[in-house]
Amino acid sequence: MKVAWAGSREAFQVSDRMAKLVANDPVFEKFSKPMLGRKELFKNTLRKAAYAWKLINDLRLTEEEAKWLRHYIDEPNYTDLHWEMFVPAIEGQGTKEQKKKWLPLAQTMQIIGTYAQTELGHGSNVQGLETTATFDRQTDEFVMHSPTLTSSKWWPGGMAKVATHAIVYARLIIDGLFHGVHGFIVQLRSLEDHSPLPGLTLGDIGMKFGHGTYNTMDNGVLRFDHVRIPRNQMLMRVSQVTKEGKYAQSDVPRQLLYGTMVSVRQTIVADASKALSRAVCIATRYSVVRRQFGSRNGGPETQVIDYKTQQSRLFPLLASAYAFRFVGEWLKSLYIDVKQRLEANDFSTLPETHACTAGLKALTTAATADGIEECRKLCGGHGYLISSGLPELFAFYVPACSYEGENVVMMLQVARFLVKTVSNLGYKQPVGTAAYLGRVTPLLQNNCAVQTAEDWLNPDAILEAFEARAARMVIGCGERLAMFENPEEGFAELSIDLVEASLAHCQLITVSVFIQKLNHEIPGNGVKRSLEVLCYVYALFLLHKHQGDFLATGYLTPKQASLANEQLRTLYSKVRPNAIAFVDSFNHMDHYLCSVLGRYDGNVYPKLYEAAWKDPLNDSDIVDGIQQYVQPILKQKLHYAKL
Ligand SMILES: CCCCCCCCCCCCCCC/C=C/C(=O)SCCNC(=O)CCNC(=O)[C@H](O)C(C)(C)COP(=O)(O)OP(=O)(O)OC[C@H]1O[C@@H](n2cnc3c(N)ncnc32)[C@H](O)[C@@H]1OP(=O)(O)O
Ligand SMILES: Cc1cc2nc3c(=O)[nH]c(=O)nc-3n(C[C@H](O)[C@H](O)[C@H](O)COP(=O)(O)OP(=O)(O)OC[C@H]3O[C@@H](n4cnc5c(N)ncnc54)[C@H](O)[C@@H]3O)c2cc1C
Repeated sequence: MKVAWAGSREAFQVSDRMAKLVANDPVFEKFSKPMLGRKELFKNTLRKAAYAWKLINDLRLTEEEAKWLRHYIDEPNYTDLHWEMFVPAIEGQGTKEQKKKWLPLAQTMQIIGTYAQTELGHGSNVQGLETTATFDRQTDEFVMHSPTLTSSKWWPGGMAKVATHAIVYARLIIDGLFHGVHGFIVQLRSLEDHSPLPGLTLGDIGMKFGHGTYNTMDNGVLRFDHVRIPRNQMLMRVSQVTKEGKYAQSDVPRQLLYGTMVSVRQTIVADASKALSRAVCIATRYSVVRRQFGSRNGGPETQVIDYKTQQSRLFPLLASAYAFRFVGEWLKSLYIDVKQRLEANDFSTLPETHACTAGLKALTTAATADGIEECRKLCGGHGYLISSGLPELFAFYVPACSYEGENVVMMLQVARFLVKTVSNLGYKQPVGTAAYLGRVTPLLQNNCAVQTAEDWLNPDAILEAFEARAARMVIGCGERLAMFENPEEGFAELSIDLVEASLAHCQLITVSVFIQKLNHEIPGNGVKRSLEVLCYVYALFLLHKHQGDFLATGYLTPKQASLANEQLRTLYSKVRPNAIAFVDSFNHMDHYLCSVLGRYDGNVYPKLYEAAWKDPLNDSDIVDGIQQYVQPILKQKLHYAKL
């Protein structure tokens, strides 16, 4: 199962080796993080990032190993932006010459970069950005400027204190004409003494949600006061500006300017299963240790995992972790394929890839953030302790619903893709993840054939139900949209239904990828049978949760929906015997989990007790403030004694 989770034996070995490397090195200790103030926290992160870079070089780690190393260090920092956004932006949007100049510097970290797109006034609406890059023909330069307060760059990670360079997105202006938003490589700091370059105002935007998690990152604010950069620092793969000031667009579609976001959204989907599996591992192990009620004849009480209600909240999350792991793996292969095509100037699969990355990013991050919080509740009161590992994990994870494309905004992008696909149905056969929309007639006409609860243990029945629900919702939106004279007005008016249809489409992708995975790639029959159970749990849980959609579209009868639910409950008892094995297969080490409740050895209570005594408040019996503020109250003569 560990191999199935990791994707291959080699992938397992690489991640396992890196997990152990981090766990066994005292530099990467992280239990004390919540006690540190902001400055100490930040410095501590800088120290770890520097040490990690040394390890990467000394041990000659591969790119894959370096990624896992950074992952297990488990602290957001400037290197995330450098490797996940700055480097890919140059790779995807730079010309050959630009790549030749900038990539070696970035890949050896002689420069450190960030991705400065979002502004105080605009994040989602990229075309609404206000920073300007005005071409000056006399000097062959662009003048970068922040004309308003709302044009201040706001949020870029690593920018406040570390990054020496940034890809800055700004409106290109030539001779007073606006040519849309483009990316520019801008140096922010001196490579000698690290001070901000003249004309730049740089700072940190302030503390964020949670304590020891995202506050390790220096998210920054940046303002330009007529800062000049050479013309060749505009990323020019998509469009070019000549030294005469001529603006030209190559054959490459403009959307490639958004390519870095496609790349990171793919990574975010791949990472959702890491965060969710981490929470599920903690909650499952603790649910086996924790006992409440049900003692008979003085025997032990019931393990809380044996309560049906606990199972109905926990096991769908366990199944979702596996579903997200497999859909992340699948999306990665789709992305690798599109990347190769883009390099060869084949842009045909970009719209579908954009829709998949945007939609799956929204689906997986929302479910993961909610899932982590549910796991916290599944651990009862102890889940609220920082030492459970869950509050900090939630605080760290939840911004994924907003960054890299706010989730609703992303679902609306999926909706645009689906509406376009449907309106082209007469003359263009949909392919890939939208292929089912090419079979609308049977999907709209045929109804579900299930007659017993066992009938739901059939991948074809499940797949058809999800296809029919998505097709009916998408086609329904398409028909209603056609009634509007102005399509944009119609889109805005129907946006709630469109987001729901997009979710149905994305859930269909996750379910069908899970089924596909079972059909082709599972080593060993025992593993396959166990994963089949999780696959059914995932699909039938979604069916139960969204049964309103399935019923309203008329594909299912209420009886068939309740048979699905009956089957789901039966499946929980099949998950129970393997629950611990399922979470052990994630191969999460205690260091990574950073949770007293999720310890591998189950030794929860002594360790909880021990952890409590490490709190600084327990350094002494009488702490600072008691004599000054509490004793006087205790010793005062009460005026209101009679009351
Ligand atoms: C325990 C472990 C857990 C680990 C979790 C962490 C993971 C670690 C990952 C790496 C670390 C990274 C840290 C995160 C740091 C965060 C960084 C950021 O947030 S950077 C900023 C991100 N900003 C956004 O995402 C902005 C969102 N907005 C947009 O993308 C666009 O403005 C828009 C798509 C919403 C609208 O675009 P616009 O041009 O205004 O309008 P249209 O809708 O008309 O689009 C035109 C046309 O283009 C197509 N399109 C849009 N986007 C893309 C794209 N990316 N690729 C391809 N095509 C695209 C769109 O569909 C339209 O097509 P058309 O055919 O014309 O209909
Ligand atoms: C931790 C973190 C790290 C970040 N790192 C970076 C970084 O490194 N670089 C960078 O450039 N940016 C970064 N960002 C910024 C991030 O990309 C934006 O916050 C994100 O894109 C969302 O945009 P917004 O803040 O403008 O949200 P808004 O768009 O203002 O969203 C507010 C609300 O409006 C709704 N809404 C917006 N538009 C529509 C619409 N068309 N239809 C319906 N509803 C709509 C949204 O659904 C949401 O509910 C980071 C953000 C965070 C939280």
